[in-house]
Amino acid sequence: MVDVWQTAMDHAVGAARRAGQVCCSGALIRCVDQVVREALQDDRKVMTKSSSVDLVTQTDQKVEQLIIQSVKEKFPTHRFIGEESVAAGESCVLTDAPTWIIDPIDGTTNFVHAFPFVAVSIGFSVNKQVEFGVVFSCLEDKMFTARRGKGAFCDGEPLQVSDQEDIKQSIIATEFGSSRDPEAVDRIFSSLRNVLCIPVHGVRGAGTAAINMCLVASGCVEAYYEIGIHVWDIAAGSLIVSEAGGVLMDVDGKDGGPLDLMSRRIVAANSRTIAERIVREIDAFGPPRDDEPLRR
Ligand SMILES: Nc1ncnc2c1ncn2[C@@H]1O[C@H](CO)[C@@H](O)[C@H]1OP(=O)(O)O
Ligand SMILES: [Mg+2]
Ligand SMILES: [Mg+2]
Repeated sequence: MVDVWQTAMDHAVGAARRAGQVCCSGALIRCVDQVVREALQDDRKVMTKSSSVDLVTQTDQKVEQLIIQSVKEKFPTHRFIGEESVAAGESCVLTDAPTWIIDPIDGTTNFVHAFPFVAVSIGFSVNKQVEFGVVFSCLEDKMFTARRGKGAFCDGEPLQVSDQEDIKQSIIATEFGSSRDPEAVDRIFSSLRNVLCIPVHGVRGAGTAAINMCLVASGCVEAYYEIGIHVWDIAAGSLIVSEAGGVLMDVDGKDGGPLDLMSRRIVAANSRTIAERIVREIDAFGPPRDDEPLRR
């Protein structure tokens, strides 16, 4: 059967690779520090968004425009939700229309500090369902892809989540978020303390939601959870995790409830057992939704 979205997915892979090359000056594997500094040569102006630690650079904006322009030429009727377009005032509502959900640089703080994990994330949804996801980890030069119903891959090799069912034998990924309000930080620390003291083998964070999810899909960590992420951080990664055999959930009640891309909360895990255990340990606060009109 003809896959109607395959051309769009091929386009996304090309666009993500080109975007990644802009981020990393085309020289991907060399001295990472030097590579990122080269990219920063014409990009020294670091600006802030929702808080003093929520960073954006001209490269974020340039890369998002590059992707959107190239898609518009090929798919003029498609819609977009892009991190930097939303920051500039565009709406952030997921409709049934074919929609490209773009995070031009996931891990801008890493990018600015030359911490070597930076990704371009492109998800594509139709009828509010993610059809394909592409995450290009540009400094590692790894292309993660997933097509709904057809599996998840890294550079063409199939991905499979870890088969570890015991959370006490697991590594869990999470992040500290971009709020430095002491009360908000206390809530994050209290969840982290509960998870760490299960006890688990370790807690890690790559500094990018998209790469954290690819680590779940690759079986390197058993789960990733975070409250406060946005739809562009997780759209592509969520399909990569589920197509690698993982589970996705929100953090409501005992069983988490189904993932809602706009709720700004996610648990992505190798198994339902581990995902539900994390849901039980974390503080289920609800930040303003991505599709809440007055959130900014
Ligand atoms: N100071 C910060 N620390 C970690 N993540 C941050 C952050 N500020 C923004 N984020 C965003 O939150 C996501 C989850 O932690 C990250 O992938 C990152 O996406 P960004 O780089 O695209 O803004
Ligand atoms: Mg992001
Ligand atoms: Mg970003």
